[in-house]
Amino acid sequence: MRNAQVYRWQIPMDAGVVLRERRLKTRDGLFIHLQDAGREGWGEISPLPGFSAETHDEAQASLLAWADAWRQGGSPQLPAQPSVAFGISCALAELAGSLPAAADYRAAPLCTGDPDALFAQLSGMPGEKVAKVKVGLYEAVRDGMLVNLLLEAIPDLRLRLDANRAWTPLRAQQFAKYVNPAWRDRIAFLEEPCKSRDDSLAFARESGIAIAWDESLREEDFRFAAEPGVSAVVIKPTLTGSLDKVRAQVETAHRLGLTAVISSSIESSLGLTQLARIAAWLTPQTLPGLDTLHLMQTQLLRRWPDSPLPLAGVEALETLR
Ligand SMILES: O=C(O)CCC(=O)C1=CC=C[C@@H](O)[C@@H]1C(=O)O
Ligand SMILES: [Mg+2]
Repeated sequence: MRNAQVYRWQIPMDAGVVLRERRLKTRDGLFIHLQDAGREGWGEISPLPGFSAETHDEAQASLLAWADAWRQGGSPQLPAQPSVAFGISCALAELAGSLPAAADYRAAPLCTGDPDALFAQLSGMPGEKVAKVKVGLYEAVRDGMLVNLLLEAIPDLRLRLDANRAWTPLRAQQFAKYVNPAWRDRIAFLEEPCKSRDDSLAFARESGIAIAWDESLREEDFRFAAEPGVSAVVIKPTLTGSLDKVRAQVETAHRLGLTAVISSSIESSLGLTQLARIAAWLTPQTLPGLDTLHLMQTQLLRRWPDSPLPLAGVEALETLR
């Protein structure tokens, strides 16, 4: 007997989480729980406002329709919306036992600008020291100085930076000017420096700082390609689609010699632990970008090892059907 249960949930966020210039007070999402022949699988569907094209309500409508069809014994096609396709495909993979259980719970810590705090976080980290810093929110000069300070203070640190397309070519140049040339190769990559891909490519060529694509992956005319100055692609499965599509993108990136970084779309601990499993499975050589749980006030259903946040169970979810 098949059963498919859909749940809705809402998690309060830390006070200061700002996404695309709007404050994210709560994270809203859905879970699907599939049961069949004594096996089960969970999946998370949580479109990210400002990043996902589909809304929560649109995702919910197609998830419920898919669940109805599946419950009746069919193999309905995955819905087209990326968040829905991803969540359902994770639940199906758990059910089929095809999503390996081993996980990579290391995550490149997100640094807020305090080198002492980062130093403390990194000193407990086994293996390579990699951290991620958001740039582009303040003056480019301030960003440049912070990056210099971190690289100077922690000699074996490598940084991932993310400008979310905030810079004009001039601002990007100002930033680069402040980063000590001897340390530029310790910037593993800078995600999306400028508004256009051409400006970002020109920045990489001129500054010698490697860049990575993130937002670009969602553009209609984007193609995976090996280009001078591009070292990585950031793959956010909730914004990408089914597990098959995520796997195909990782394989394409690897074939082109690019690093593929599995990254969070601010999922709950359930989705985040699945991303840690996907990263261990598909990108075992690369530290995933999953340090976002601390932005939330609680975990749901599955615990992220060592997180001090309280864990809420099924009773905290709203049952839809
Ligand atoms: O990639 C990571 O290391 C963590 C996730 C992360 O940085 C992001 C998640 C979701 C939205 C963005 O603000 C941001 C990003 O742009 O990559
Ligand atoms: Mg990014």
